[in-house]
Amino acid sequence: MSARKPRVTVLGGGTWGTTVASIAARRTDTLLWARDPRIAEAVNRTHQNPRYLAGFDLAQGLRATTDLVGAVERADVLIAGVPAQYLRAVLERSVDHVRPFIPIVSLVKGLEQGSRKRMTEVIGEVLPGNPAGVLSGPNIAREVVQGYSAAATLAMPDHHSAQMLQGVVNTSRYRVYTSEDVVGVEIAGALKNVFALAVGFGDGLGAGDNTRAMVITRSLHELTRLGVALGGRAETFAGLAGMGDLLVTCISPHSRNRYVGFELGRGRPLEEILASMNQVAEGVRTTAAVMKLAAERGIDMPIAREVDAVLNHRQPVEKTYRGLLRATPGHEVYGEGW
Ligand SMILES: NC(=O)c1ccc[n+]([C@@H]2O[C@H](COP(=O)([O-])OP(=O)(O)OC[C@H]3O[C@@H](n4cnc5c(N)ncnc54)[C@H](O)[C@@H]3O)[C@@H](O)[C@H]2O)c1
Ligand SMILES: O=P(O)(O)OC[C@H](O)CO
Repeated sequence: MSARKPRVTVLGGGTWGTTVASIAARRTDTLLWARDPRIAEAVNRTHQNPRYLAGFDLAQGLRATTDLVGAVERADVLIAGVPAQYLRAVLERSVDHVRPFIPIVSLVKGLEQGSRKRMTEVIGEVLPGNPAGVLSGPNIAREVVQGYSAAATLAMPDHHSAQMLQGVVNTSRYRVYTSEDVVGVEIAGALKNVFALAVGFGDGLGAGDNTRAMVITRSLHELTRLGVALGGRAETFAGLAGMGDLLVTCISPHSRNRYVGFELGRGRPLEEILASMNQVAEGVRTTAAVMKLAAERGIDMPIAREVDAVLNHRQPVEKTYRGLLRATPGHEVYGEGW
């Protein structure tokens, strides 16, 4: 790569893609690709994204486009902020135009339904010559875009590209740590959404703070066991992308995944909740993939199983905790189950 600062293209003009693009635009030449021309036009003219981040000012230097080919052709670094179920299709449209060897960073916290693949695996299949990594952590977009302090982990297969990319997204208020544990950071980000749904169930049903703490803590146990079985490092799950993100997603009133769980707990049908939202809650479609991965690895995931039962098998939410409470607890650290 030349001595000039890398040109960044962010794919996905939703809440988080826009936020990360705004951060990068303060450091280097950054272009946001949005599907919706109204978003691209608003970013260029008003420096705001009225659909996803209404009222929040973005970096003045950020530019946006709907031209996918032009956006990827110019990029020294691609950052992917398109939800998990759509990323493959967007990359396939870009495949002949992405420059060889440039790094690709996923912001996505979900698994592809059907294939059960992580997003760096999807990137590796579509663009096998490009190193792929992930940026993930406790990052509620509306707080980051307002400049509240936050941190995340940037995992790349090699330390050199992690350090180069750190220079693109790290600021005094958005602290980006580096890691080589791509699998661990990515799995942590996808799984925490499933457990935020479980915490939302309890909150919607009127459970107490002790219950919430119990579910979060046992969720971390479950998340770590599957993550390690899939090749992640145990210490990653105790860090920002693991415990940190699980915590914020399970307690923040701004979390979409917790919101879906909460509304289910209050008795609203899933279809109605999803139809009323204009944003993605990745856990809804990731849960079935998680259950299949767990079954393949022989990992018991009782909390995730209850979420799957409610989302995909029409189990009434109020039965969730009753089902869990029937099980006798085993050893806290080495035990398999709930
Ligand atoms: N919002 C946050 O606070 C936050 C923080 C960290 C990570 N993330 C992750 O970032 C990813 C993107 O989430 P978001 O919050 O920016 O999304 P969002 O819900 O704000 O916006 C939806 C996005 O999906 C795109 N989209 C919808 N249908 C599409 C299709 N058919 N093809 C292509 N694109 C389509 C929209 O254009 C838009 O960019 C998710 O994996 C999410 O978990 C979000
Ligand atoms: O709003 P959610 O539930 O998608 O969570 C947003 C971020 O992933 C929190 O780190």
